[in-house]
Amino acid sequence: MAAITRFSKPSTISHVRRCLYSASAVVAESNPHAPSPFTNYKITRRDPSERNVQWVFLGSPGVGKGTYASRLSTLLGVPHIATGDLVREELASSGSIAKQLTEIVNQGKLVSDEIVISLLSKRLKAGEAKGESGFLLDGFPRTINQAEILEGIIDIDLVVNLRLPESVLIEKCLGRRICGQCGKNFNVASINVKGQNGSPGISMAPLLPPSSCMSKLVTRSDDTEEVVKERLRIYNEKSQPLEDYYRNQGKLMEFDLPGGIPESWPKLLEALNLDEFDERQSVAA
Ligand SMILES: Nc1ncnc2c1ncn2[C@@H]1O[C@H](COP(=O)(O)OP(=O)(O)O)[C@@H](O)[C@H]1O
Repeated sequence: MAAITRFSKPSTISHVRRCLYSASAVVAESNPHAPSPFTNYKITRRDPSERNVQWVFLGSPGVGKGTYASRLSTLLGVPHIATGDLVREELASSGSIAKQLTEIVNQGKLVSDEIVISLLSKRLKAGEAKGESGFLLDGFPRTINQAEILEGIIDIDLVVNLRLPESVLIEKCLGRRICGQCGKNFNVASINVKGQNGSPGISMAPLLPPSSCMSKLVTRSDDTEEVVKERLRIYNEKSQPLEDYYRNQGKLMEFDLPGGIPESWPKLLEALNLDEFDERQSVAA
């Protein structure tokens, strides 16, 4: 059985319903000597009842943070903000830092806090201008330093830590494909890992694209075996300490994925106390 900690703190259905958005971020006066872009990005902390959810997704590369955060973002009506996507958008641009970033990302290393925070603050400001409410953060924070900077400017209600065995993570990363045209993510890996030392086995069917995307599939340049292993090493070194950081704050919800999306999604909703919310949304649709 998957180990699920049922979360009963702020993420209840009533909390989600109560979450009314009020734009909270304002850009402070420009200061050319500011050490970090967030220093200029002042946010008024709002009571959770006056805004939408502000959650963080933690988990190793390939665990499925993007998949589950994206589904929850549709369900809850909050933006899914993935710093990996922001970095890749920057790579695809002709901006001055693109070349420097390509090298770092293709080695599986972390981009500097300054760059990633600048990209995130730009994204948050653009969302604010559009009247966005709350967020699901995926891929940020990735270090204790980033977590401390984030804590200095905004409240995080809940941190969802998704977990899978390392052998599954590597297979999943190597099977990842993106449609070069529509940008959707797929996975061609068929995973069947036997249970060991009392831990359950895991099976995941491939997530295949429709025929219209089939000939346009591309693999991320950082999804080679060597780079994936380096990203996992860096995750264990730099990002795993975040688990204790948020556990000590009573915000961490651990979730061992029991399998692919069909098995994991209902259980994740249950752990988040969102299962009834999902049913009501489906009936209303
Ligand atoms: N918070 C962050 N801090 C530093 N680098 C980041 C951050 N988020 C993303 N990146 C960079 O973007 C790359 C891709 O990120 P992401 O798509 O989240 O990949 P994954 O979770 O599969 O490793 C990372 O390997 C890293 O170079």
